[in-house]
Amino acid sequence: MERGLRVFGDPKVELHVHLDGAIRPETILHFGRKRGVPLPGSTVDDLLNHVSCRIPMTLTQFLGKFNHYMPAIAGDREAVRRIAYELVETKAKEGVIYVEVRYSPHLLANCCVDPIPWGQSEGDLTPDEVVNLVNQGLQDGERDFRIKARSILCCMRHMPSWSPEVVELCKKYRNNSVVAIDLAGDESVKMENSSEHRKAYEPARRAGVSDRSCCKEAERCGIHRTVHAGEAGPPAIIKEAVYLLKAERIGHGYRVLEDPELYKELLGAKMHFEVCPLSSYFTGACLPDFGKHPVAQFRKDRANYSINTDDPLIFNSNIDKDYSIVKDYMGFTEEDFKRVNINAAQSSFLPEKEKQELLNTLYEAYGMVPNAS
Ligand SMILES: O=c1[nH]cnc2c1ncn2[C@@H]1O[C@H](CO)[C@@H](O)[C@H]1O
Repeated sequence: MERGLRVFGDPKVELHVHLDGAIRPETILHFGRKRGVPLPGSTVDDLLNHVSCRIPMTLTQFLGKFNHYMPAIAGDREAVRRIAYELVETKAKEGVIYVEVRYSPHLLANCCVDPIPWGQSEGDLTPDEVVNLVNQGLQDGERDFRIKARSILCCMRHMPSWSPEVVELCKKYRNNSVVAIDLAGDESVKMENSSEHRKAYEPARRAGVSDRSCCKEAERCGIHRTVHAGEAGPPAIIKEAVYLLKAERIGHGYRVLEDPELYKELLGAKMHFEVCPLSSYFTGACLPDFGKHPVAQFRKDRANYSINTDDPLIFNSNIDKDYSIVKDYMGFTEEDFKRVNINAAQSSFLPEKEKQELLNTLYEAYGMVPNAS
């Protein structure tokens, strides 16, 4: 069967990919033209020159890349639905059979969101409808490309006032594609000290909610939780994610190695780390020498982790690039990839029965159970 880009490690499970960091450049150009939204380039190469990373930068600089193209997509119903659909197609071609795709509904809306993102003028696409459209795109993709896709809704570190609605949307759509909540954004910026953060926090505080109570509410309602932590931020942010925000998985988490005691605890607890090798190079989260990448240590210690793309548009990448990095620089074998994907399936946010089905599919494909026939 023709599977496009597939090289090795199939079938795969991917747990950490941002919908808005995985848009096809052609799709951005299409909607930019259609909507008359200016873009920094008019061809794929041109656009990628501005949008994709060429050399390592900081997390803050990397996050600035979204400004170049999000105005062409946000606020447009057809665009939102299409990027979700196309992501499922891409993942199917990459040999991924289960993907959890994450995004901030607020960053794709242009109505009932304060402030309206990306300098858009007010329209009528609400965060709630964004979730609906993404769900439709994912479900159409599941049907057409025969893989499973679920979503994770992101709270943003710089916009705590959006978080209560993110929790509500997770509850509302829990039986409809949405499986978890995330906290994304820039953990390297000290939010407490910024007046913008305090201002953003005000409505939530007035309503008696905080990030902490949102996480508690998520936990109380049985909403699964993952948190970006220890990518650019210190181990203390990982501690906070695990003990305060009750994260069940950690996005990135590389800097856990700076706190051996915490690392030991999390190894013991089988905490899942969503590792994104190429991303960590470009965001400056890890040293440019892949031989010294934290995932080499995770592998040695048989930690629980997965290999993911994060933002393949911005890294001009696909999942095979990430698999190649750990294979070529760290000597990952086919056996390692099997373990990585089984760990990913076990730490997925699927309901138990579906998780077991996913695991059985992997065991069978990897020749780990006797063939029934
Ligand atoms: O590697 C990352 N670390 C932290 N935040 C990120 C990363 N990649 C993307 N986003 C942020 O998550 C939002 C929702 O998808 C994106 O808009 C971006 O701001």
